Amino acid sequence: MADDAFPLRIPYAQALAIIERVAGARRLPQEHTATARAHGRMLAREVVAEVAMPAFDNAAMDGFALRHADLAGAEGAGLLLVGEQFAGAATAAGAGPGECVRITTGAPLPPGTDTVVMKENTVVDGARVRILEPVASGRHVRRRGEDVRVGDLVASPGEVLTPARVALLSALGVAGVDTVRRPTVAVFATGDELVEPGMPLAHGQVYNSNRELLMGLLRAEGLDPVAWPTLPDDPAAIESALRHAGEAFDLVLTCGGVSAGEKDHLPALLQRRGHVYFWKVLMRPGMPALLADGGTLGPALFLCLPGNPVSVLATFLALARPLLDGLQGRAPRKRWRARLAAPWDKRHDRLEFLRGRLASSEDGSLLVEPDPADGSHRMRAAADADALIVLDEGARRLEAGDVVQVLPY
Ligand SMILES: Nc1nc2c(c(=O)[nH]1)N[C@H]1C(S)=C(S)[C@@H](COP(=O)(O)OP(=O)(O)OC[C@H]3O[C@@H](n4cnc5c(N)ncnc54)[C@H](O)[C@@H]3O)O[C@H]1N2
Ligand code: MOO
Repeated sequence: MADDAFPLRIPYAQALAIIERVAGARRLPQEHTATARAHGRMLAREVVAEVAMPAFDNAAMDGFALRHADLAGAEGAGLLLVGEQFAGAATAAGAGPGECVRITTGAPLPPGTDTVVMKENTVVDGARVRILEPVASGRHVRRRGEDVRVGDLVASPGEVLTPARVALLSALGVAGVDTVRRPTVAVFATGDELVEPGMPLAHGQVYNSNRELLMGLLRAEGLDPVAWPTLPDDPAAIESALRHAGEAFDLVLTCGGVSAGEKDHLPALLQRRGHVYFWKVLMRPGMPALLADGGTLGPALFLCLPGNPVSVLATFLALARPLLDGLQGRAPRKRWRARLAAPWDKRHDRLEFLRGRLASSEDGSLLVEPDPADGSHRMRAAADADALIVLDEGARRLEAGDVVQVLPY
């Protein structure tokens, strides 16, 4: 094997292993981020609760705080109202035997009380409160630490900071977290045939759709990608633009010009100036994908996706997303499975990423309906679908009801 030889036409699992290794070696640095600005980011360091939640026993309802033991026999005369306790106020005096305190939701439970009765189930008669319905001891009281105890692990490295996680951290008073720096990504579309929407279309030209596809997919990952003007099929122009982006970004994502045609300049350029990790993955669609180190084009990683629009979607989800996850040290994603809603005949031995529509069956299981429009130019089928159906290399005839892996998008 020559020194410049690289894996060519490799199984998808091998491509994924290379992606994990390359991304792992380029793990992005940590940075301290205000919790309020950490939405969607990857956590770099665990967060341990320094306070309990709730921080104090408090009322879950508006009503009266009382001692449950007093209720037996208090039906007639009721309890003596001795004070009030509102949320946000310091704890008022407590209640002694036969006494109760007016309370609002979230207010600290007054000393001596152990139960809250809803306002609707009481009658106030002067200074006395009668309880209309029996109530269990401890009812409508939210206990200190019942949700989070001091020292609990409340967020782990590799976890995405979802709105609910950010809210939990905020509830615990965590004002800043260590996150992984977000990868910067430059997006390129290449091809002499490409025209921007809003411009007239001559015969032989096509509107550029891949750029918006990639920009949208990247934004859905919480990233802030930069799109370059469309590149012509001109080796010098491509080299110059990629050299520029190769210095300035963590990842350069290109689409088109990576296959075997006379105008497909990317493979030769990256072999000459960079270091190719692999070219061509035994998947369908998306086979011509190429991953390379920028070399003299700059320190960026280069992931070159094929031009066919559905191939861009499939290779983004199957290759680019694992690469971005690896760069950020993201914990493994959930794997989703569904039952095929219709049979499918697979006629090749590449791994297939077929388009399908998810639905829920009567019995609550997930179904996926494969779309027969499986050409890699059939963007309408991809837009009408909402998941890629992953069909193993060895699969051939699949029956309705067979369980398959799906990648929702
Ligand atoms: N002899 C061979 N021909 C092809 C092979 C092969 O291995 N040997 N692979 C096929 C496969 S599979 C794919 S996928 C395509 C990928 O080719 P490229 O990556 O070089 O992509 P292009 O040729 O530049 O474009 C393919 C197709 O997609 C359209 N396109 C490109 N960019 C955009 C864009 N930004 N927006 C919308 N549409 C775009 C382009 O017009 C072409 O129709 O190659 C096969 N051929
Ligand atoms: O591998 Mo290509 O993406 O099928 O058209």
